[in-house]
Amino acid sequence: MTQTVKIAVVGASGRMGRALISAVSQNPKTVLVGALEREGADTIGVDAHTLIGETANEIEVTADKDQALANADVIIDFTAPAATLAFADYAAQKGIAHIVGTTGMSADDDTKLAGFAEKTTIMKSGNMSMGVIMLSVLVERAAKALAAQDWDIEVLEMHHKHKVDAPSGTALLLGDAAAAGRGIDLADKSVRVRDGHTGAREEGSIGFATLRGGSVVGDHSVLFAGNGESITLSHRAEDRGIFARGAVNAAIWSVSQKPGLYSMRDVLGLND
Ligand SMILES: NC(=O)c1ccc[n+]([C@@H]2O[C@H](COP(=O)([O-])OP(=O)(O)OC[C@H]3O[C@@H](n4cnc5c(N)ncnc54)[C@H](O)[C@@H]3O)[C@@H](O)[C@H]2O)c1
Ligand SMILES: O=C(O)C1=N[C@H](C(=O)O)CCC1
Repeated sequence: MTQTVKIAVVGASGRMGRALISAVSQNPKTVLVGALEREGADTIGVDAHTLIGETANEIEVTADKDQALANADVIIDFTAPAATLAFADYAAQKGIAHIVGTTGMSADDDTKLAGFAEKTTIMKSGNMSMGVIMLSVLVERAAKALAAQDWDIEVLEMHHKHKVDAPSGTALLLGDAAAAGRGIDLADKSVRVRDGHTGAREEGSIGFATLRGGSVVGDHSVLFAGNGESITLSHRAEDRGIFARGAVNAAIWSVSQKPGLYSMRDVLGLND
């Protein structure tokens, strides 16, 4: 019989932290062994399962990193860029796998993360839902198929009013998929803001548009605009459970992987 995977959730009382505690508790292959929050958070000392309306089970939210993480096989981390780099350092030193959902990380942050991945297994994805990863595969194929016909590609996203980074990690993941289909580097071709007299659209660019408001969990569309016709490929997240379940599946997968930096396509076997 395979062993139960011991999981610590960091950012435990955030929107995703609560969804993760719930997903870990619902998965028969995983158990919650730690719940970490930042110093001063008002949930410190609260039982993690009571945060999601379940019966207390003795895992208290703590700001003590060693207490929360020491017994974990895997850390699941949907927090903020600086915190994620600190957790990656800790995970690399202790040989704990690290599942990173945090978005808004810079290119420099990603380079540091790749360095930590030489010592432990890190899986990072701007979106952990099955639907978005499938959408990214379709976007890559469409971008490749339409490249010769010179269709313009635009990525549109909308999220709740509390979101602090833009474009979303998902929009960038979809932009990367489109760029891969085109055989180009997104960093060289992306247009992330338009304002004022911008001039005509640069041929071959990939544009981004960001909307924020209300409680929207996450809407993404990739538009392929041709001459006299257009195609839109879309995904709508209705519940944060889709991201949390994807992260928990990635955590189960991660314990049998060698050190390295992986993506959700690796978890789903789409790179084999
Ligand atoms: N990859 C995905 O599938 C996916 C899905 C949803 C959200 N996200 C990303 O996850 C991140 C969190 O989103 P959210 O909506 O849950 O935000 P949130 O603000 O509700 O939660 C973040 C939590 O992290 C905690 N935190 C910050 N620094 C910490 C530290 N040093 N130690 C411990 N805890 C710390 C905060 O106190 C907060 O409770 C964002 O970057 C978001 O874009 C990714
Ligand atoms: O709520 C958020 O924040 C989300 N972040 C991810 C992103 O940046 O794409 C995934 C969707 C929800």
